Amino acid sequence: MSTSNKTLVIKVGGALLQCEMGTDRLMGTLAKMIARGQKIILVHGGGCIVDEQLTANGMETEKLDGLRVTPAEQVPVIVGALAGTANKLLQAAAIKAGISAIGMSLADGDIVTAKIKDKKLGFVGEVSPKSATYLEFIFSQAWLPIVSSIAIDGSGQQLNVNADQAATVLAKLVDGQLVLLSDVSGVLDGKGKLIKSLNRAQVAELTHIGVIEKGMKVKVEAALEVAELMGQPVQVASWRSAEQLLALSNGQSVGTQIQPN
Ligand SMILES: Nc1ncnc2c1ncn2[C@@H]1O[C@H](COP(=O)(O)OP(=O)(O)O)[C@@H](O)[C@H]1O
Ligand SMILES: CC(=O)N[C@@H](CCC(=O)OP(=O)(O)O)C(=O)O
Repeated sequence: MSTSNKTLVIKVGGALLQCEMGTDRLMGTLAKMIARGQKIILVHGGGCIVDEQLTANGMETEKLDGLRVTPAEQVPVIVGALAGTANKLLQAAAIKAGISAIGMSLADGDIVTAKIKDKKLGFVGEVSPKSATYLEFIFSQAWLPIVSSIAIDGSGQQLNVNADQAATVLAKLVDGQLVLLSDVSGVLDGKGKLIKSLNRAQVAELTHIGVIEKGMKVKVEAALEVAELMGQPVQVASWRSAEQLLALSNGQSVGTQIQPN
């Protein structure tokens, strides 16, 4: 099992949290990688848990281009679902796998600055990298930071950040290698077949014809941004596949490679 000097920033989508086998398998893989000295930041979503908890509270949800419109009255439910339920579910699985895990959010340790993204989305945040000091301390202890995508702006307002976008910002902060793990094996073509490699022009074409849409559109755009900024491919792969996790832990390419050019 190889160890990269670069910090691996691994983002997992919310569907993982509803699959105990998937969570256990992922944490088992991460435990081995950490034991080898690999620095990892685990960023998580939890869109499906948010959906469940909004419904349980009699609230409707609306998405614009894959982003959840977040009115003031939904903020406590969304913060509870992501920074509470989802974060602690993953932290519990990490501890069960023998990992010393720090459950945290984007609001901890000055890691990012946050602002409202676009008024029409309500309390949705846009974050920028600020300080890696807190994360470096966590790595110095060989701990695993597990980060929910809740941020707080300078006025103390809690903000809901898309978790793929949160992961891109943390990858930029630590100059890390970004891997976006979802419930699909990667970006699929119109016939459901895995596309091994994509650049911006190909993404634009597939988005134009509606093959890449919704959550995958946000994900691929986030991946393109990091790939182009850092001049290295970003992987979009599956947490469901044991083979992909093994390949990932061996430093191999998995899923779809989003290319810098
Ligand atoms: N071309 C595509 N290839 C794969 N998935 C796609 C594609 N277009 C849309 N999707 C949808 O995007 C979903 C992944 O995005 P999202 O639900 O945001 O995942 P996550 O919660 O894991 O971040 C897939 O489950 C699928 O429904
Ligand atoms: C603004 C926005 O859309 N926030 C997302 C945050 C969670 C997320 O991104 O979860 P997945 O990775 O599981 O999709 C949401 O409220 O669903």
